[in-house]
Amino acid sequence: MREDALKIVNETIKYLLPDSAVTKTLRELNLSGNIILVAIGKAAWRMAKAAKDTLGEKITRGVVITKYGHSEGEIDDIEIYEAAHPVPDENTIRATERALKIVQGLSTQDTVLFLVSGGGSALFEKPKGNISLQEIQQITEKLLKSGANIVEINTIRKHLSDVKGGRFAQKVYPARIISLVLSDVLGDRLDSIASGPAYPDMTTSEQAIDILKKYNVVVPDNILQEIMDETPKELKNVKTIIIGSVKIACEKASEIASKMGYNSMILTTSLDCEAKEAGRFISSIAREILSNERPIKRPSAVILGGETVVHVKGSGKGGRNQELAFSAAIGIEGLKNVVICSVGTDGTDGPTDAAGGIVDGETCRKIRENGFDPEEFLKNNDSYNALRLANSLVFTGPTGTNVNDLIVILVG
Ligand SMILES: Nc1ncnc2c1ncn2[C@@H]1O[C@H](COP(=O)(O)OP(=O)(O)O)[C@@H](O)[C@H]1O
Ligand SMILES: O=C(O)[C@@H](CO)OP(=O)(O)O
Ligand SMILES: [Mg+2]
Repeated sequence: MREDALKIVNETIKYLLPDSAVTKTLRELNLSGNIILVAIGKAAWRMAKAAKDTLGEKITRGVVITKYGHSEGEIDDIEIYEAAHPVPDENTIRATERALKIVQGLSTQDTVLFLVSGGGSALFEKPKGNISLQEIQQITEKLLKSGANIVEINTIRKHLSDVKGGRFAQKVYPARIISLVLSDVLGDRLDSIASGPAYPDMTTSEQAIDILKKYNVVVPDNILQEIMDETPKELKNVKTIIIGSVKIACEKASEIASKMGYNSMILTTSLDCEAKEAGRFISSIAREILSNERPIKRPSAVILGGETVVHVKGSGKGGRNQELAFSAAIGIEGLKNVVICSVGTDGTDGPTDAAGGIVDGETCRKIRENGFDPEEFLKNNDSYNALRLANSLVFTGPTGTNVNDLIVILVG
């Protein structure tokens, strides 16, 4: 069953690679005139390559800004940059300056093709006013570890930035912007995906101040002033199309599981609680199927999608998916015929090289055999090392797509 779970996950990720989605959409749009490409996010390189292959000479120039290790070579007429994620660095600033340069002085005859995927917030940044990159880095670090969800984190990011929250679209005006978006924010909140550089911001300065207070993030007055300068709430020159999402991922995973002979169901596509609590809850679903054949008869495949959060308190290594899978392993210890797999569809879960974890009733036994107590690893947010001990890490490498996290529960 481990192989089945990995097959479902890998085939779903393959289906979600942005190349085909970008090509299909561009063919339908049938764009004409002078097109300038800007692509940001973890999937930016693949999306840009697919766009250039489809539109050819129509794209006269472009910039790709993706995460270190996520570009795959040259693309004609397109400048490729790599920068840091999830916290921006100097390369983010330099690459963004180049992107802003190539969209200067455009007319109504020009189109900016904006390819957006998750990770874009860290990769596309120009600090607002007199805010420094170091200040942006410090605030982002604190928020990422605070347990704040991505909508909250991006509410702050938008109010500290000169390109987020619709401000990029304002700089491009009067040219039009067509955004193709790979959604990695639950509920497909377009003003949150990559902090919505070309989308009207639905969040407010007041909400940003409240979030800083909620997570005890103290900022100096100069930054508070910048935050009070409200982001644009409407934009005249943008058209936005979602070309991939966690909902599409879960539907595909369920279809693949059914074809493999499992009774398959989607439980949710908006899982967003603390990762370790989600893991406990998911282990209870597996136990319920094993003992009472519900909510679905065996052989069962239960699919969940979403993006949990981790309130990192320990000094260990891990990611949302690894922590969720490991917490589930504790809840299914000793059970037979159960496999639970949780991966980040972008292929990198947390600041690690793993995409997630795959566990069964033996996982914890293997950790105990090595003389360790699984609970200690969980307390220290050290799921990476716990799962490594039990040979239960999933590695995919950067996948080129990014539509949140996918969880598969198989009960044979
Ligand atoms: N030791 C850890 N254990 C579990 N989660 C962690 C750990 N360290 C960081 N994280 C979580 O990893 C998240 C960043 O992971 P990443 O996969 O880069 O996010 P995304 O895929 O959304 O860009 C942070 O928000 C943080 O909550
Ligand atoms: O860039 C971002 O703002 C978020 C959401 O799109 O992506 P990630 O969580 O992968 O950093
Ligand atoms: Mg990730």
